[in-house]
Amino acid sequence: MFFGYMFVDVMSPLQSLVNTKLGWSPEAFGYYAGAEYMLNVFGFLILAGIILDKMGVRFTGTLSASVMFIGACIKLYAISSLFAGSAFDQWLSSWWVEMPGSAKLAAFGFTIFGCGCEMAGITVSKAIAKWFEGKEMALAMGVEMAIARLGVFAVLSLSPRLADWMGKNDPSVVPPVAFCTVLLLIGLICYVVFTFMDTNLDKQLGASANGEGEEEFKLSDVGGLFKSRLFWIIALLCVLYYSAIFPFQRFGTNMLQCNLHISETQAADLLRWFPIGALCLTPPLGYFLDRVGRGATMLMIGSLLLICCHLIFALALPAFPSQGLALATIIVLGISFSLVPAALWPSVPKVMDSRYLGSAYSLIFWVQNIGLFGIPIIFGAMLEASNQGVTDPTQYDYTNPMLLFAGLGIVALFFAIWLKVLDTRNGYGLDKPNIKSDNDAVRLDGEA
Ligand SMILES: NCCCC[C@H](N)C(=O)NCC(=O)O
Repeated sequence: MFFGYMFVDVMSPLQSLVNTKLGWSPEAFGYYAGAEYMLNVFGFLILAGIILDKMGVRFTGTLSASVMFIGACIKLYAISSLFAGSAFDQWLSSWWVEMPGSAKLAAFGFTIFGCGCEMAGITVSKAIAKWFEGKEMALAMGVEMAIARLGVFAVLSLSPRLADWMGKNDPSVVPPVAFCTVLLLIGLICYVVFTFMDTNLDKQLGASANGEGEEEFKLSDVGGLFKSRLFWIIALLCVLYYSAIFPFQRFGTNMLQCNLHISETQAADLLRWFPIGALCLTPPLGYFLDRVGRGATMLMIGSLLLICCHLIFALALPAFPSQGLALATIIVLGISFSLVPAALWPSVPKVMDSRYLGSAYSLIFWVQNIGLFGIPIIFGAMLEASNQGVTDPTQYDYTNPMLLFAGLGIVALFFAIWLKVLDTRNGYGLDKPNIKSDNDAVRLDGEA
């Protein structure tokens, strides 16, 4: 996940470079960013969850890491000089001309990568639930997410510098993307090593061949999930919250550059503190959740902080362009980004049965991916509409698109409050500690 998250954001700090070097407009960049989730939205994630529940974590993890690597290679080719000016490039550029050929092919590669990355995300969550059931599961998930955030921090730091590899006068998008593609191959090898460890665990536990529990997964379980109110509240909270987080990560560098009138590298250096806040706090919050609980409360506080931060970016930063204010807001947003993921993902095994946990995660990811796919496109279009006639990509006005993020946070807060009310009323155990809650949490089977 470390290398996967690096690849996801490798182009995020290079928005103005891809604009000048590859000719991608903000709208084209928005389409490219949303492409990561396209096939997932059109059903691949649902299939991925079924594959996971049927085939187990070893097969699905190896498959997903391979798919990520293949997608990365396609994207690397799309932005390389091998592709530029080729007959394929000319043909791809000849239709839907707002989207250059390189952007179309890179978006296609990113779509393939995105299928692998999200499939890997649900596989890792299920693997952690399997390895840490009844133990420090939230801490383990927190550490996994912290490692992923470290990847974002690393790539925001490295990407602009790797782009200057050939000298500051001739920056290029290719070195950072090539570097992260090689890392994905290393990640695939690491997962293959893990499959041997997981086989050993199964031998120790005397579990079935694919490592899942005795109860068989049934396709009807997926239908049951859709009928659950609890599932929908968690999924909608997830999509609204994350739609104001990951797309922000992609556009944040340019937003800071435009508001603070600083270079791309300086802006990326500021933004990288966002995943660092999350990196430092997610594991301790997971530890707290395992022992003390308060998951539902953490979801509410995290959503509230998100709203405050995006309102500051939208309204206060353009009026008071201070790097101190930007940094403080980024750190608070990082705290929010620890509270919600630390509480959200370990809550799922508390309320859903392990035999369809893969499908539960995949359906939540699926709903989330609809937002992650659509919001960057809407955001890019709003940015373009708010900046008619602005040709310099460092002079954009980000007020309206940032208000969109704040609006998403407000609706997310509503769902977090609803979840807290239901938890208090029905005793799902979301506010209870993980380690002790196994016996008294009400699972979805009980609710439906
Ligand atoms: N590709 C980056 C987005 C990952 C989305 C993924 N479905 C997810 O929500 N992961 C959990 C997290 O908090 O990162």
